[in-house]
Amino acid sequence: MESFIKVCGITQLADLQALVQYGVDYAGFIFYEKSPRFVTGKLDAAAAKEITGIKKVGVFVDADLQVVKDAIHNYGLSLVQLHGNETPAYCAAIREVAPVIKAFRIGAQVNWQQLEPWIPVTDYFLFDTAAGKAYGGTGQQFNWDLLGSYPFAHPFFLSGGIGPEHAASLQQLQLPALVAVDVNSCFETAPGIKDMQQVQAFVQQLRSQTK
Ligand SMILES: O=C(O)c1ccccc1NCC(=O)[C@H](O)[C@H](O)COP(=O)(O)O
Repeated sequence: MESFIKVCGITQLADLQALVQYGVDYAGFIFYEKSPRFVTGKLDAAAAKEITGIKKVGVFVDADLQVVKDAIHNYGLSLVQLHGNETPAYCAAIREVAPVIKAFRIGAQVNWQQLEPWIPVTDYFLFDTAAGKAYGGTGQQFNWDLLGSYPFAHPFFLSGGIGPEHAASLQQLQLPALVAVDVNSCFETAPGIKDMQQVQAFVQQLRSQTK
C-alpha cells in the first residue's frame, strides 16, 4: 500500500508546522462544536492560513453552507470533509467551492451500493468506524476485511482507531482505491493535543516501507 497521510484534530500551530516538516499530506481541523477537538478559538485562523506545504482539511458535521464557506476563507482550507448525514445535493453545493471528502461510518456490515449517489458529487470517500452516536474521533477500528468487497474505483481515506501499532498491517492492505490513511485520537496525549514524536515515527515507518 502506498498512500497519503492525514493527521486530524489539529488545534495547535506548532503541531501544524511540525506536520509540514514531517511531510504529512493533510492536516484536519474539526469545526464541530461538540468535539473536544473543536478548533475555533484554539488555532489562530490567520496564522493557519499562512501555512503552506500541506493540504488543510476542514471537518464539518451537518453545517450551514455559509459556515463552511467562511471557514474555507478564514483558514485557507484546501478540502472539506463532511462527517455527518450530508446529502448528495449538499455535497454538490459544497463542491462548487472546494473538493469534498464524504465520510461514512462503517458498522458490522456494509452495503456499498448505498454510497453510489455520492460518487459523482465527491472527490473522496472516508471510511470511519460507527460507534454509537459519536461522529468521529472515537479511536475505534472497524473490520477492515469489509473493504475487500468495496466495488468502486472512487478513491477513499481509511480512518478509525488507527494507531502507531498499525503501520505494519496497513502495509499488507491491497486495496486499489485506498489513497490515504487518516489518524487522530490514537496519537494524542489529550483531545486535540498530538504526541508529535509518535506522529513522526508513524510517518517515517509508513514512508520507509512504501516510498
Ligand atoms: O475527531 C473528532 O472529534 C471528530 C468529531 C466529529 C466529527 C469528526 C471528527 N473527526 C474526524 C476524523 O477525520 C477522525 O480522524 C476520524 O474520525 C478518526 O478518528 P480516530 O478514530 O480517533 O482515529
